[in-house]
Amino acid sequence: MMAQAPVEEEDCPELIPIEDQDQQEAGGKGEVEPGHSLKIPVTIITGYLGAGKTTLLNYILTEQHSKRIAVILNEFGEGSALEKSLAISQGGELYEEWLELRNGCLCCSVKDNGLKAIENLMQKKGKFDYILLETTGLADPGAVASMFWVDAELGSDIYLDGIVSVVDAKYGQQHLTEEKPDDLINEATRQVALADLIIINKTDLISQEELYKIRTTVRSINGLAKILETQRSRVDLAEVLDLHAFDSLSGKSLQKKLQHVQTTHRHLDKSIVTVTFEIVGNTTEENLNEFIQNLLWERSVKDKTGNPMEVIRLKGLVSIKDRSHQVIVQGVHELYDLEETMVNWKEDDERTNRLVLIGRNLDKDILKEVFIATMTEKQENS
Ligand SMILES: Nc1nc2c(ncn2[C@@H]2O[C@H](COP(=O)(O)OP(=O)(O)OP(=O)(O)O)[C@@H](O)[C@H]2O)c(=O)[nH]1
Repeated sequence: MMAQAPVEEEDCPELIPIEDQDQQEAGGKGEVEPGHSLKIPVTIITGYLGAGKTTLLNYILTEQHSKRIAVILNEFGEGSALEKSLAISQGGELYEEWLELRNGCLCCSVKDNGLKAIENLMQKKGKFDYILLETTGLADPGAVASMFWVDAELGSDIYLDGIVSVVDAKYGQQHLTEEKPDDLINEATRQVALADLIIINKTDLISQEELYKIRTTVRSINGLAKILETQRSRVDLAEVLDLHAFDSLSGKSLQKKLQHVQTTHRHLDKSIVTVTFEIVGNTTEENLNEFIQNLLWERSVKDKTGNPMEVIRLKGLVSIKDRSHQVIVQGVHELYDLEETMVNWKEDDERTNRLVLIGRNLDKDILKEVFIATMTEKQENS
């Protein structure tokens, strides 16, 4: 899969080995297998059409910083992304090749979802230590995020660091409350629901009251993500990069974070909400898998009116019987993963399972009941 046109091989610049120290600074995952370099983080930038994704990427590409970032711009959307990236590239020529910019960043514009560009980029390993991938305004970032879990070969070189969603302060309210025919979830809402960081951009165009309103709507959908407010997508890079939203490094901070997440409330009848719950005790891996699979795969967990619960994002810290370390649960749509953290349960710690779910038709009490039922079921029998 990584094999690419051998003709260009000769033109390829010599690979520069990545120093360990660089990696530490870049917040790399730190998993070094013999003969392998460290994994490169990928941040997915999503957001509705015109929200300010390209503005954010261009800001990062032109700003002076010490990071060597590779940016993949998606040219969907009347070519606006392309036009702006061309403004940065010299000469205004179309390019699909990787372009090296003055501040050490690499940039490439693609037509598809960026997977090919990443494969292509990996041939330049050593020239960058971070990847930013912009999805098209109408894309479901969950599908892109899933690629990193499903594609084992890709997963050995890179890891998903986080999903950043840019929301248009002026039109976001409209995008997020728009009801879709056939009971579908609209893209804007899905993008906010999946995000680990939400940037409410274009705050110059709205009043304080409007800002409060959009912030409340965003929070009502996603109770977990951090929210930033910007003009021209100007953010501190440290707030966007190295979120470690999906890996076990987040173990300790996740525990603190999950304690403060609140269940949110609907702003529309069929809207997306965040539900949190905590159940004291131990579960087993088998029982936990059953709970998650019933929820995500079988769709057999239903709300009071008989509608299946629909989970877009799932996060949790759980206690597995006979395991001394805390375990993280991560889910995006129907994909999920259990990963042991570095954090030990202490002797006098109360063993608990804390879960956060973002989705539709979620009922906290029913979820708790089902979790408890699955948790005790097979332990009692064994
Ligand atoms: N007033 C105002 N305009 C902004 C701001 N940020 C971006 N814009 C403008 O909004 C328009 C859309 O910005 P883009 O960055 O292209 O948005 P995008 O999300 O990449 O758009 P698509 O690629 O079409 O999905 C551009 O004309 C920007 O100049 C802001 O903070 N305030």
